[in-house]
Amino acid sequence: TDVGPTTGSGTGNKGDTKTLNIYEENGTYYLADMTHTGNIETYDAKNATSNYSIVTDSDKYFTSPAQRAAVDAHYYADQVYDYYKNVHNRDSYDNQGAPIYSIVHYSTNYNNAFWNGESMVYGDGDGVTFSPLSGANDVIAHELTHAVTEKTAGLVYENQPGALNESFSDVFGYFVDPDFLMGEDVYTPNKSGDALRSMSNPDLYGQPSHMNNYKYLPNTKAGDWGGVHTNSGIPNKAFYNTVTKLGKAKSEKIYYRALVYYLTPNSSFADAKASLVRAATDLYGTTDASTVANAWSQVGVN
Ligand SMILES: O=C(O)[C@H](CCc1ccccc1)CC1(C(=O)N[C@@H](Cc2c[nH]c3ccccc23)C(=O)O)CCCC1
Ligand SMILES: [Zn+2]
Repeated sequence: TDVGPTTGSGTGNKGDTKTLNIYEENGTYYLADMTHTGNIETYDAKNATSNYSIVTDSDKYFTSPAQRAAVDAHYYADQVYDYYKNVHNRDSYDNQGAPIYSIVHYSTNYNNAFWNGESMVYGDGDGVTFSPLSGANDVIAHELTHAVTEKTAGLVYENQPGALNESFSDVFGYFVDPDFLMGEDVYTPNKSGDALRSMSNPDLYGQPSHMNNYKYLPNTKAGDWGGVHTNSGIPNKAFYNTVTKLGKAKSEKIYYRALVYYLTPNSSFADAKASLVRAATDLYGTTDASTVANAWSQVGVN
């Protein structure tokens, strides 16, 4: 038996088969993609909330039920790494090839996922509100984009900058999974057609889509830090207005440029409009820039 990267496969949360970049060493196979910088390694919390162990198998087929969440987390982390590298020439979230860690089976029946500053962490859901959250590539893109935002604009996770932080994660979730729903693949597994959020119609899931309905919530944990997951509906709708006019290829360049070069930790919605208009002008000129400006005026950001 040799040592090094190899190709394996596994069964995902939906029972599908996915090809995986894995690593073998003396008859043990690891969910570790060491084929490029930004090594991708996937761990199992075994329903605890600390002490994770890397997912291994005695052969290159990760097909046990307990491995399904890890298979999707590993596969989609690779997909999102490839997106940032191939489309934006960004080598991992720090653009310096930082390793990408994922942890599955976090806690028990945990209906959420999060970026903890160095890893993406996924709950299994309770089977009613969510199925295992690694089962949706827009969720993986959302979480990894929090890491990109942290390393670039650094948008503070509260009030308007926090809602922008949230929106940029949903926006790059769209670029990886181009539909205007967020989390639809893992949300309410027993009900079809719904989602956690809608970017085309934020109001459908209780989010405002205009400044007139901006929700002033307390900047506390209970207030979701000023409603960052609520008020993101407004910039999300502005994104919908933009991408339906300019298309995906131009929009992803404009949004990436604004995030990396123009947005700053305390950027407001008005600052985001200005940043995106400036990025659009840099890249495509004043006509497209005015399309971006109008997209934000339509949601009440003047
Ligand atoms: O990354 C984020 O913004 C969310 C991270 C939430 C979190 C933050 C800190 C510690 C623990 C959890 C996770 C996601 C999210 O939007 N969560 C929302 C909605 C939500 C999911 N599960 C929930 C359970 C209860 C209430 C709300 C929720 C939230 O936490 O508000 C993003 C994509 C899917 C889940
Ligand atoms: Zn988020």
